[in-house]
Amino acid sequence: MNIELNYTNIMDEIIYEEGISLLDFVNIKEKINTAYDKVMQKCKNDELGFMKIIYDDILIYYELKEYSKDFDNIVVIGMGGSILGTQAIYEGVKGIHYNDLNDKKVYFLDNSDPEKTFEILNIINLKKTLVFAISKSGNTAETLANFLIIEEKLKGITKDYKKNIVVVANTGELKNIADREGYKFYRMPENVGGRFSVFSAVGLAPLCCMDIDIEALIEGAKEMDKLCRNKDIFKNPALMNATIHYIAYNKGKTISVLMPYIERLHKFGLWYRQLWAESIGKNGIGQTPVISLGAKDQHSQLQLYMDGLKNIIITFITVHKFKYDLKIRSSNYLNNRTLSTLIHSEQKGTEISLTNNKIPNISINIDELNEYTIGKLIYLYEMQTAFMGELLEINAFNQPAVEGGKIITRKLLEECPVDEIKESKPTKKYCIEI
Ligand SMILES: O=P(O)(O)OC[C@H]1O[C@H](O)[C@H](O)[C@@H](O)[C@@H]1O
Repeated sequence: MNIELNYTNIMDEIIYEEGISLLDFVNIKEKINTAYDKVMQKCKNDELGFMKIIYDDILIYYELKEYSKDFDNIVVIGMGGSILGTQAIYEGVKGIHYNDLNDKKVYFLDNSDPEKTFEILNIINLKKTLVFAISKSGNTAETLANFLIIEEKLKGITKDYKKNIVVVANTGELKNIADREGYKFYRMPENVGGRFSVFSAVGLAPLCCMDIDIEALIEGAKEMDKLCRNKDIFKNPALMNATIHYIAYNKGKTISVLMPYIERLHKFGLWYRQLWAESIGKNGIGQTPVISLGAKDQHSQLQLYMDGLKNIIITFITVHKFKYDLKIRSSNYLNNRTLSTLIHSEQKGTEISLTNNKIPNISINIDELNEYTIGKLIYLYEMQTAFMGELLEINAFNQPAVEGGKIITRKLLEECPVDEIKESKPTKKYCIEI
């Protein structure tokens, strides 16, 4: 059960106009060492809480796990870093059809789409549902909106509604509501950024109620932490992968494609997308994360990756052992092959053709996808992001640019009469009405 990083087309001795070679590393040796030292110094200064929380006591969640056994459903309400990590781990371990295969149903309310909220509330018996409302700021509109709708419904169907609600918030309106109503609640350390918070109560509180082995999850993160505290780049996968992406970025690779060849890692891709975009998209700098799923997106995006702008670097994630497999009977080359052999061959074929086409690509190979290895994978990317921020000399831990849209939204909601917002069109902009 291990993660290894193979650098296809990266560590070759070839130096060519698109490639990356050892010489590129030698040229920035001091910069790499400085980036490593700065991350470790920030950790010592207690600025990087995500590197500390994996050593916190997790026994506090075992009472919640027992408590959750009385419920048939779990609903998690949150946005961004308050829900994407939990979804990535839940789906990464349990798969995408868990609800169809098990009595306990798990739903994620991660948007302000009225149809999604309505349909989930229509499926579940709210009285038998444990609801997690998660928001570090406690003021995220979508989270508050969904929570207030569910809270009102619960108040209408049971006087014991307080038993159905767990809040994870440090401050803001959600924390005030939890204090006023006396809801069960958990905090997260202030020095842990939202998109780095899945190993805090943000993820561990709901996950321990979803039959996820949070002990194995944290063990995986700790194992990866040992590797990432090694100054030798050739023994530190996060520092190495950050450096590869940094060198690639400086060679014009402004798009980072993550391409797992297993459906269970699609939500992990969405978590990575926020982590990478929001952490390094600063001051006119940024490497756009794109999520592709193998093998199916070979049929939708590979033409662009192979023959379009040479502005991408691709990371394949391959899982060697699937939970199940199926044999193919056929008169052609597929005969007596299994689906796992097919998808592994497709990944290898894509990797080799991209390499032949001088598209830099990296492989992360996971023996078996479970709590331990997804814990390693998530922590790997958290550390890679921290190192990348230092290499790019930007602050990887804030997101100042997202506030503008929220202020305008709030103004609209406060000032515009209800029915006008739907009609209001942004001026000076081409609109297509369908
Ligand atoms: O956890 P919350 O305070 O609700 O924030 C949820 C998300 O929304 C914010 O706008 C930020 O873009 C994200 O970094 C954050 O994870």
